[in-house]
Formats: sequence, C-alpha cells, structure tokens
Amino acid sequence: MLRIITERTEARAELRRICDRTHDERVVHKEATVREVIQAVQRQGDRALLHYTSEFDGQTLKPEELRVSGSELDAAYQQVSKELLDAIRLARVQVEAFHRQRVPKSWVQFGENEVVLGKRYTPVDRAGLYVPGGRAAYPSTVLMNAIPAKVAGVPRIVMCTPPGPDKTLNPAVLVAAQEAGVTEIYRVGGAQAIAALAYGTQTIPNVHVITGPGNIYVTLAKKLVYGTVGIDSLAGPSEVLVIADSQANPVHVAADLLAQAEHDPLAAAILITPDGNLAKQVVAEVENQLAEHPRRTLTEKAIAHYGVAIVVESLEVAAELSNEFAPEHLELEIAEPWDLLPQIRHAGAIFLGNSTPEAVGDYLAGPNHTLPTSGAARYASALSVEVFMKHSSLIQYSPKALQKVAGAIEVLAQAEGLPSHAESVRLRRENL
Ligand SMILES: NC(=O)c1ccc[n+]([C@@H]2O[C@H](COP(=O)([O-])OP(=O)(O)OC[C@H]3O[C@@H](n4cnc5c(N)ncnc54)[C@H](O)[C@@H]3O)[C@@H](O)[C@H]2O)c1
Ligand SMILES: N[C@H](CO)Cc1c[nH]c[nH+]1
Repeated sequence: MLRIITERTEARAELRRICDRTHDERVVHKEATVREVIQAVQRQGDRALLHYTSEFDGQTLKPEELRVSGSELDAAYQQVSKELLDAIRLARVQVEAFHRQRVPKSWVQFGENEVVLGKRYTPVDRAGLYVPGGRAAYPSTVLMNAIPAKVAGVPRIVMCTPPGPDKTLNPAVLVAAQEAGVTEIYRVGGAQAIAALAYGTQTIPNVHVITGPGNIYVTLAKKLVYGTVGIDSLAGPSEVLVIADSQANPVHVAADLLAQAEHDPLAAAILITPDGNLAKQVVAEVENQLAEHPRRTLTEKAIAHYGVAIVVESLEVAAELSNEFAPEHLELEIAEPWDLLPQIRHAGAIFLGNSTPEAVGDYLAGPNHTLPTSGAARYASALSVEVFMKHSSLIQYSPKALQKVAGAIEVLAQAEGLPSHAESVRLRRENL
C-alpha cells in the first residue's frame, strides 16, 4: 500500500531513506558476495562463471555453451512475431537518430605563432554491454546500449545476459542484438558477467568500458570494477518520481508508478502533489491495478517498501523535494510542465505532460533509457555516445611560440621543484 505523507520533515526523511535504499545494511552485505564472485572470476575464469551460473541462475553450462552460437542467433528470428520485429526496428531507427545528433567531433584550432590545439575523439576498442535478464527480458536495453556503441564506432561490441530456463535466451533479445550490431553474445549474468567483462576469461574478452543497467549485484559489481574499466553510471534498480497536479488522471499516474515498481522489489515509485484528493485517488488506484497485476508479489514489495505519496503546499515545493531525491525518471503530469522545468535541477530523464508516460522513453522515443539511479543523477547522466569514446588533447608549438612562453614554463617548473621540466624547455630555447 502506498503511504500518504503530508508533513514536510517526514517527507524529506522518507525520500532520503528511499534514495539510499541501495546503501542500507540489508543491501550492503551483498557487497561481500559480489567481491567474492569477482575474485573467483579473476582467479578461475570460465570455471567460476559456470559455478555461479549454476548457483544463481540454476543453469548447468559447459564452457562451449557460454557463447551464443550462430544457429541460435538465426533461429531467434523465427521465434519473434513480425509485429515484434517491426517494433524493434522502429525503436532502433528512433534511438539511432537521436544518438547520431550529438556525436563528438574531433577539432583543431590554429592560433598565433603557429600554435595548433585540439581534441581528437576515438572510440574504445572493445565495449561490454550488460543486458539484464533475471526478472524480465530487455530487448529495449540491448538497443539502448548497443546503438550508442555502434554510433561511436566501437569495432567489437560484447554483450552478456543471464540464461533463462533450459539455458535459453529470450529470442527478442537475440534479435535486437543482431539488429543493433552486437558482435558476440555470452549467456552469463550478474556480478560474474561484469567481472568477466572487466578481467576477461578463457572465453570472454576483457573490454575497456562496461555499460548497462542491472540489479543490485550488477550495480555493486560495476562499482567495484570501475578503474580497471570505465563504466557508464550506476544504473541500478529503477525509480520514478511523478509530480502531478489536480488535472492529472489518477488512473494514469498509478499505472506510471507501477510501471517502475514492477521491475524489482528494490524499485521506487514516488508521487508528489499539491492535491491531497489526487493523492488519495492514486493510492486507491494503485491498489486496484495491483489486484490483477501479473507481477503482483514483486511489485507489491516495491510499493510497500519504496512507494510513497507526498502532499505538499505547492509545485515549487514539489520541485525542491524532487531535486533532493534526484530521480532516475521524473514525470511532470501538470498543466504547464515547461513552466516548472527551470526549477528542476537533477533528474536522469524528464517526461513532460500527461501524454508522455515514462514507457515512451523506455522503448522508443530516442533518448537513452539507461539512467543513473539512487541519487546518482546529481552528478551523472543518461548513457550516451560519449561513454564509448575518449579524447586525446592535441598540442603543437612552433619554435617562435615556444620562445614566447619558455620563461614562464621554466619559472613554473622551478616553483614545483622539477628541474628537468625547466631544462627540457631551456635546452630548446637556447638552440633557437
Ligand atoms: N537504471 C536503468 O537504466 C535500468 C534500466 C533497465 C532495468 N533496470 C533495472 O535492472 C534490474 C534488472 O534486474 P534483474 O534481477 O531482472 O536482472 P539482472 O540481469 O540485473 O540480474 C540477474 C542476475 O543477478 C544475479 N543474482 C540473482 N540473485 C543473486 C544472489 N542471491 N546472489 C548473487 N547474484 C544473484 C544472477 O547472477 C542473475 O543472473 C532491475 O533492478 C531494473 O530496475 C535499470
Ligand atoms: N524503466 C527502465 C529503466 O529504469 C527501462 C526499461 C526497459 N524496459 C522497460 N523499461
């Protein structure tokens, strides 16, 4: 049952508790398991992957079954309907069009005295995509991760996803991977997949950047391997914060809250509204929609632990509380969403107006659905093409340009107590 809170201090404390849900003690002890898994994969490679796949996914694999075969990939096309294939293709086109709009471009600038400065962008050599598969299959996540990697020009795109019953992978996931240009797919999930991508095993190549969302085990593992590899952000258990006013439809608001709650028992669903009556209607409607919900047990847990309806005095206060929470998804189901937008500072993705349910962004609007959670939107952003690229600075000085600044460099080097730095410039200056 969604709880209603009307008192500001209590609301703040509750938002803080929900935001920190992946850091509380019931979750933090999982880090010990994740560390153990990572170390085992580092030491034993494939053997550890097979062991943990048996333990956590209940599937007994042989090493040669880790990589998805060409015949499985071909067969997947026969197993998806034309309607689903068309939807995957529509999503691919829209997501690609969005990501192509802002591909970083290398540049050089020619200054005085033949000084050349610039930035040269290059893709990483190998990217690893994590596609969740524990409680749901995510062909949309395949597209959201593979397309920006492809647009960035990454030559080798490696994907890991956990095996389902009978070692199978969801055919829509396999089709989406082929449509988006993934080069190889491995049936392994959880922390063990992240460790394999970070350190490599006999079968799985190590990569330079790992992207993609996942449950708490995946998210903790990404945090722990960061540094050995780059990561996108901590895109953990999903969350939505809806700011709604009296014109919002309570049935729609309830559906949007449940749409995130149904991902994971650690998912969060928050309503903030200046209309106490709307809050009561949404609470009743959440119960109503849960009654027949096919994922009721899981979704109810998320709503009970991390669901709340907060009644505030104004939309300005709603924006202030939302900024403190920094949600992954923020919906503005209010009459004038663009008027409130300037007051919103932290959110992974913002959905404006009543006709923009968050699911539009999940599947095919174009912007990436892999987004920072648990407050990470204060400093991190949606997955983008840039994550798969890095840039090198370019610097060229002519003799004349060097002569002009040599003295300043020497003074700075001496101030830092680094004589060879000064000497490297002085020697050149004296030869000019
Ligand atoms: N933030 C985002 O952008 C975004 C996008 C899509 C999905 N998500 C989130 O991704 C997550 C998907 O989670 P999921 O569970 O369905 O799939 P998942 O693939 O992330 O996790 C399944 C894996 O977890 C591991 N695991 C399960 N129980 C374990 C245990 N007791 N000990 C160690 N490892 C264990 C297993 O290896 C299994 O393969 C959800 O939290 C969802 O909200 C987030
Ligand atoms: N809502 C998820 C991001 O937290 C993305 C997703 C994929 N499929 C459905 N939803």
